[in-house]
Amino acid sequence: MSGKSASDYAAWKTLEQLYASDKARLVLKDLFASDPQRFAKFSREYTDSTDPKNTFLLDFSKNLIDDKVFAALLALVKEAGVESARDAMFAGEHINTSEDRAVLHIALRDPQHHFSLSEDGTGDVPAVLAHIKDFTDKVRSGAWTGYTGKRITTVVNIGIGGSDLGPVMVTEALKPYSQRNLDCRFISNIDGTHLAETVRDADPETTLFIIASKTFTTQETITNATSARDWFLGHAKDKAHVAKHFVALSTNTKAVTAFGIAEENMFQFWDWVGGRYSLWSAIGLSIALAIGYENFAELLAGAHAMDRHFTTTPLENNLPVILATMGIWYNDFYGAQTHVLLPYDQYLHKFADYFQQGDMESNGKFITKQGKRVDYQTGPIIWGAAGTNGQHSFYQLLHQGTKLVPADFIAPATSHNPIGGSLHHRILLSNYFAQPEALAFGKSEEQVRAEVGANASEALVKSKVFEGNRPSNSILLPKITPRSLGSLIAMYEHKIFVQGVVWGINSFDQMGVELGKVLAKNILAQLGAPADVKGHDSSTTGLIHYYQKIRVE
Ligand SMILES: O=P(O)(O)OC[C@H]1O[C@H](O)[C@H](O)[C@@H](O)[C@@H]1O
Repeated sequence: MSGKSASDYAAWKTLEQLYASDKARLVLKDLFASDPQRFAKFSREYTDSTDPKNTFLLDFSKNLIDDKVFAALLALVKEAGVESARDAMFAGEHINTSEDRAVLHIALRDPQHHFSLSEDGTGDVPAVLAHIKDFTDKVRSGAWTGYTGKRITTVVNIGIGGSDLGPVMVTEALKPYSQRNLDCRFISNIDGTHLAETVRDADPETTLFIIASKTFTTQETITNATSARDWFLGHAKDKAHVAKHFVALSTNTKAVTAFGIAEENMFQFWDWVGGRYSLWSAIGLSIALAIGYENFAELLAGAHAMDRHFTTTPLENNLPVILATMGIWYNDFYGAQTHVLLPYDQYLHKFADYFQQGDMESNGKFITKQGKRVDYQTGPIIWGAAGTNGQHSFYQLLHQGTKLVPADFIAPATSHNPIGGSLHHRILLSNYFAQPEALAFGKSEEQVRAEVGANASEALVKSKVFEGNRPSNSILLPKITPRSLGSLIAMYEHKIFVQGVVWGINSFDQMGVELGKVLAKNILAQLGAPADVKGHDSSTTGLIHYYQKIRVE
């Protein structure tokens, strides 16, 4: 870590100059026309040395770059010390400086268990994995039964943020691998509706609750867990039955046992696992229950293979590094505010939701590790939806809006559901190929005129023009499997890491979520009567008073 700000780097200044001098030249139509080798030059194949089937392609040729820009972006990564920061993370150094913690989610997915920093608990990873396997096998086989001796048919994970989004996204993504007689559900929102609707048709005799909370103090999760226990005891009556229906995933043994969950029904993890990086830990229990331990292990193995790629591949061929640099180019030089994730796979419909937390909670920060306010942009707004749905709603803006929205298109070559002899999938993929092409190359006025004829109004002609030159990455995988998904997620995790290092921020704390929590606690105590509402601005006071007037409880 150099202690410099990103904008102090020589490579940053080079990029500023290149942007100013070459922007007008960086036109995809011309760049492709002048270089028949452009695709070969700006695409990379990822290979997993332990599984040849886990190979996929990143095509970044449809970005507004040339050799000079790409070289300067890689020079920036070098100058920012990304390689030494990466090595520090893998060595277990406390790179989460504000919380004085190591960042070792990578240790959770290393099958050789190279990490044995026993003072941090990394040495205990195999034992927790064995616990997950044992429990998962018992529940899935029916050996673990509820209080009346019936097998478990419904699993309800109660957690929020990192204790929810990863398990939700992965269980959705890997549905083809799930055991169909085990229904996995999720409760996160404090809104009582989420709990009520999730347990409405559940049978307390066959429902298992997983209370997932790193801290075990999160208001939403503890309130939902307590109400779920009340719902359960309303049927089961005897507190002794809780042991068969409630397990916990946490770092906080004291709070878990105080809640009434026995220590043997607690799956441990550690403070060096960040919430938004925790699906690889005990937080992944619902994933293992849904898809089986062997598939969960494959997910971990896929992520580990990407860790190896990240640590051993030269920067110019390193997929997370390449994705990070493309993002920095638009975010910091072109002024793009957002980045859209567009998986052309229905199973990945929660992918963008997951990386909203992964990216925005990691890199949505204006203070550097040295405590200086940045004078450049940090993390982008992440959003997205599964294709082709977005094409019929927000793609209009992507194609003809006034904003630059860099996009990642992600698709599997083979579907798990080859309906109609794969007709659906071929249509889906034709859109996956067509959209980046349309964004990049657009449709010229001449083309429009030729189509609409001489009698068309000028306004109509102009409205049909696509300017093009809108950048995207395309990621093409053979199939969404536990292993390829593990690699894909880890690739994005490391992309976020690289960007955080370049921007000089701490990607592993989340101070920005605290203020709202404190204010809400204070307001909760004032909701009773108008006279209790004190210490707020007139808007907040007025809103609370109006609520007190109209509520019916
Ligand atoms: O797992 P928990 O301790 O319950 O935390 C759940 C979530 O809440 C916090 O407010 C953080 O912003 C998230 O990073 C975290 O994942």
